[in-house]
Amino acid sequence: MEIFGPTIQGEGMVVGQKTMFVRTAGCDYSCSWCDSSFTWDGSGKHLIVQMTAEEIWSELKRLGGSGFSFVTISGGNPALLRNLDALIAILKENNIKIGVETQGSRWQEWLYDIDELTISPKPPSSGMTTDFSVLSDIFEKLNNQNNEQHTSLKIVVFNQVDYDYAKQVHLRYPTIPFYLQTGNDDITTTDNPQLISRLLGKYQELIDWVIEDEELRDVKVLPQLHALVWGNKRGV
Ligand SMILES: C[S@@+](CC[C@H](N)C(=O)[O-])C[C@H]1O[C@@H](n2cnc3c(N)ncnc32)[C@H](O)[C@@H]1O
Ligand SMILES: Nc1nc2[nH]cc(C(=O)O)c2c(=O)[nH]1
Ligand code: SF4
Ligand SMILES: [Mg+2]
Repeated sequence: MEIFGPTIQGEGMVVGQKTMFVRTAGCDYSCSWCDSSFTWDGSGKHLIVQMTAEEIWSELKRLGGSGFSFVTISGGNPALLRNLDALIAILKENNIKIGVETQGSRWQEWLYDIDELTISPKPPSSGMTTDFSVLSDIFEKLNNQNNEQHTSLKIVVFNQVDYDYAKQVHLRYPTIPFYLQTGNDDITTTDNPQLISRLLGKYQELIDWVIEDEELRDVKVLPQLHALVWGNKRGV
């Protein structure tokens, strides 16, 4: 649905990493606050292009030249697409490191081949319900693989109920590197100074909760860095 970059990864375990993005269409969720809802709510239908893996690779090179070594695949939910294996094979052949963003609701065999895999289960404010049997199954598969791959959990927090949910997830999977991310509750504004100051306030609030919480120790707290730099701009 979108191919863009080079930019920086604004979220999670490899925040700051120079990367290209490939964004797939379609999601099995419909989060109330989704900042990429055009991938699944019909509003971005005209942007959907069926592409072969070779065509995606050509477009990445057209945009990024030889100036990138990392590609992040997001969506929508990229884990809906079994055939992404062909793209992943091409990226590997070309020594490109691969990141994936998914919510942990679906398994694909190619998840074994992702260098930096972010699993982002959704808290109550999203309106979605986590199927913990699917999530546990994903972690079990990845754990048995035991290779060079890195997996992390990243949970977006909008309120205290979300925070409690995030803690429960962390306690369930204590060995998975755990990230909390500030929720953006104004995903349409173009008033960047106002949005940025609001998001920084929310980030500060989330940090304060963690500082005061003796039960939550091994955690990293991050904002969406791209939102602080570019606001709600798409394709960055
Ligand atoms: C758009 S999603 C696409 C990948 C996948 N469907 C998922 O949710 O993980 C990419 C990341 O953006 C996060 N996200 C979406 N809307 C957000 C918002 N309003 N504020 C903060 N993070 C948001 C998601 O939680 C997810 O971690
Ligand atoms: N710069 C930048 N970083 C991101 N990290 C996750 C993103 C996403 O939408 O999945 C994203 C995005 O859209 N842009
Ligand atoms: S799972 Fe991801 S892409 Fe799907 S609706 Fe939620 S935030 Fe948006
Ligand atoms: Mg995004």
